[in-house]
Amino acid sequence: MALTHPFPTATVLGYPRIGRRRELKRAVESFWAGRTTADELESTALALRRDTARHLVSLGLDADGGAVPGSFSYYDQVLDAVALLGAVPDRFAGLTEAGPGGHGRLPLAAYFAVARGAGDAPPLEMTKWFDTNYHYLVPEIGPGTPIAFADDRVVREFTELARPDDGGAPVVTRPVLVGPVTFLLLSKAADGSPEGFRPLDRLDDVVDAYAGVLRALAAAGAPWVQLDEPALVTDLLGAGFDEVADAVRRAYARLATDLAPGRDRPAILVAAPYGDLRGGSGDGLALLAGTDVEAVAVDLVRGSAPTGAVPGLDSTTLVAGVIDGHNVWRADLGARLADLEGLTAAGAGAVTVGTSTSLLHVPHDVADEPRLDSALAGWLAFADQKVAEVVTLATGLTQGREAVADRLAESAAAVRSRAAAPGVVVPAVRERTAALTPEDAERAPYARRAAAQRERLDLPPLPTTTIGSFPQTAEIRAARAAWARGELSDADYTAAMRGQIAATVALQEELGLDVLVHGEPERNDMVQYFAEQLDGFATTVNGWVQSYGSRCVRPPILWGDVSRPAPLTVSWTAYAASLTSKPVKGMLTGPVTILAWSFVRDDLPLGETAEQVALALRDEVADLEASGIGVVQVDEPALRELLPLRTAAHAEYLDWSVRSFRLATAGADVATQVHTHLCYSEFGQVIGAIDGLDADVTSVEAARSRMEIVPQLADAGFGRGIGPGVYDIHSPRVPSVEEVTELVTLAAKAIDPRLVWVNPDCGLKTRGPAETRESLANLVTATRTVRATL
Ligand code: MET
Ligand SMILES: [Zn+2]
Repeated sequence: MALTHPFPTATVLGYPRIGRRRELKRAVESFWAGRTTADELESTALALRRDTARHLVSLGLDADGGAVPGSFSYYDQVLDAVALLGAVPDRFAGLTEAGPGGHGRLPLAAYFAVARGAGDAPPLEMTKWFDTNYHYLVPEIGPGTPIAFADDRVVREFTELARPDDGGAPVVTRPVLVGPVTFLLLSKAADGSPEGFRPLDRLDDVVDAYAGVLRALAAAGAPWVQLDEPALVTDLLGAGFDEVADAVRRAYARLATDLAPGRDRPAILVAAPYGDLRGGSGDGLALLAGTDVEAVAVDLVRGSAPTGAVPGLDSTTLVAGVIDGHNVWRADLGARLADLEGLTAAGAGAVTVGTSTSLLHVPHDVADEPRLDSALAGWLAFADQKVAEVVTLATGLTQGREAVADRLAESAAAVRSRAAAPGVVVPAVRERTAALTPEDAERAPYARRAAAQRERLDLPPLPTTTIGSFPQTAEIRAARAAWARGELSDADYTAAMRGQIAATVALQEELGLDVLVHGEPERNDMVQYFAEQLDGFATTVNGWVQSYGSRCVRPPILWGDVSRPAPLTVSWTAYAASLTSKPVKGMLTGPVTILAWSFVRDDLPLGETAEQVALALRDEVADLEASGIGVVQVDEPALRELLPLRTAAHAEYLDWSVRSFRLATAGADVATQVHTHLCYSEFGQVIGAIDGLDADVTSVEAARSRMEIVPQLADAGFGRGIGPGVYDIHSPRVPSVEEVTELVTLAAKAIDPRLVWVNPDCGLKTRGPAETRESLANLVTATRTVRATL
């Protein structure tokens, strides 16, 4: 197929859209608060898109030909596809207005209403995007959901940059859309859909609408469009390879074959980020090569490079994702260039350079980190550095190594300096993990532990507790901010936090809870708090990445061997315990969750890093015990999140993740009660692992699914303490006594009531003090009612 526009030699699959100083977050939130109008928000966003596109050109991407991705979103790219298609659930239908062709288009306020809820209409559900900590909104598709080319925002955004009216330089971008197959595989069947209906049944309608979008983009002059199809790299979306392959063939026959490139549509890049296109039960690369799309982007960080000729690839450009879009390390450019050179074996029509994923998952710029250790800074590449790396590799590939010799040398020097730097490999840490034996991960049998704990703790049936955090009030946040600015002394800060702890302990005693907590007032974040105190981690100042909507996080950077220079939590917990005769539960974040919410090192297997973190926590557990604490909770909310996208990799992951939890906790005395807590998910795939953690008590999110997890655990033979959440902490609504009574009764019927604990779904840090008090009071009253019937 003759191409008018060859694919650019260097590109990235997407770029952060929140702005270097979170300008978009601020603009969106001030629109939500009614302080600015939709027009003002639109003009801030336009300015941001222009700055971003021109900035990418200044970093070396071509200004024309579609090298710069058009990957902006006000909230979420999956929601954008919902808006593009007008595929709005009935409960929001009243908010749409007529768009092109008279289809229902969402004005900005309505777009945000779908994301955040409006009045009685709950928002779309939110869930994690592949194996990242980014959350997307789950489309609801039924047989009657409207699907058409309803909103031409993507076309307008292209035109605004290609033909700018601000007198600035034009940039011909490459619009980025979620691909039709992935869109439907990420959707759930709308409520009321007939038995057996699956969103993928609507593929032809979605593809028709996309055909309309592609025509409009071609008419506007877009040389390339990018359709993201990461559904091709996962086994976790409930469709087998053959079904996905069939959908891909149908979709791209219609989009790529039936529409004439250059006339009816732009040239098409299909991107398959986040994993191995060739790691499932079929070869996704051969599948895509067999379609008429002009280019395919593969993730060569997570995925494997083809070792021989791929049929059909000779007429396709292979966009080799050799720069990691999902982590922050500077690449070894010489090695990556060798990888690119090795790709000739695949027999692609052309090979160009890209990132493995969108750069959405990394911060903007290492140069923006004034407080980072300068050696560490030299080993890192955030989004801007990664763009430069891609450009360097493309130059090396097209002009030869000599053309970039100095940059290859610099990169090699950075890699060498990192490997040899103090703290990266700490012999004492390595010796300790090397000496571990299987017994280090084993506790005494549960029956013995349970007896010893019964005697020590003397708890009533259906013991009540909370998950750890109490409301993070404005007062607490203000104290921490003042302390960080140096305006509050260490002593005054400690006194302020102790005051909070005392109030929280008093509240729990007054309410009559059985196992108390200190309330976690001193924690900014359940991972960052630990990362700030452990050796081997660094934290950033401006390293924000989007978590969902306007919510951003600053993941710590785990760069070296991990150890614990001093106790992390003991003084706070011991202080709480000194105020009450009831048991106080110590609170730790587990190794898997600490890794999941940090940037992890790429020079050590994750399982080994997890062991190091686990041993640091094990020492903390010992120190808590030594200070008299008899209950310790190790939270693992991210256990499910790190589950590999390919089922073939599950066993190995579950093995090291479960082992790291056990290493953290197995040093505990038989009479010390070990709790764990999990939330955020369908636990189906990790039920066995939950059992494998061997915790004495496991609390899980369950209120919204009405205790669904309890029979699942019972069926799996789970025989230790279980606290299914009876109160949904994601909403300010106070659960009634009747409601909680019903849920507790349900749990006590599904499983031996002697195993049942009563607790909320998760921590209370985002809740207000008044609703927290009322909800917990109802929880205790309901528990007493059920206890009386036992
Ligand atoms: C996301 S799980 C949170 C657990 C933590 N202990 C808390 O209560 O906040
Ligand atoms: Zn939780």
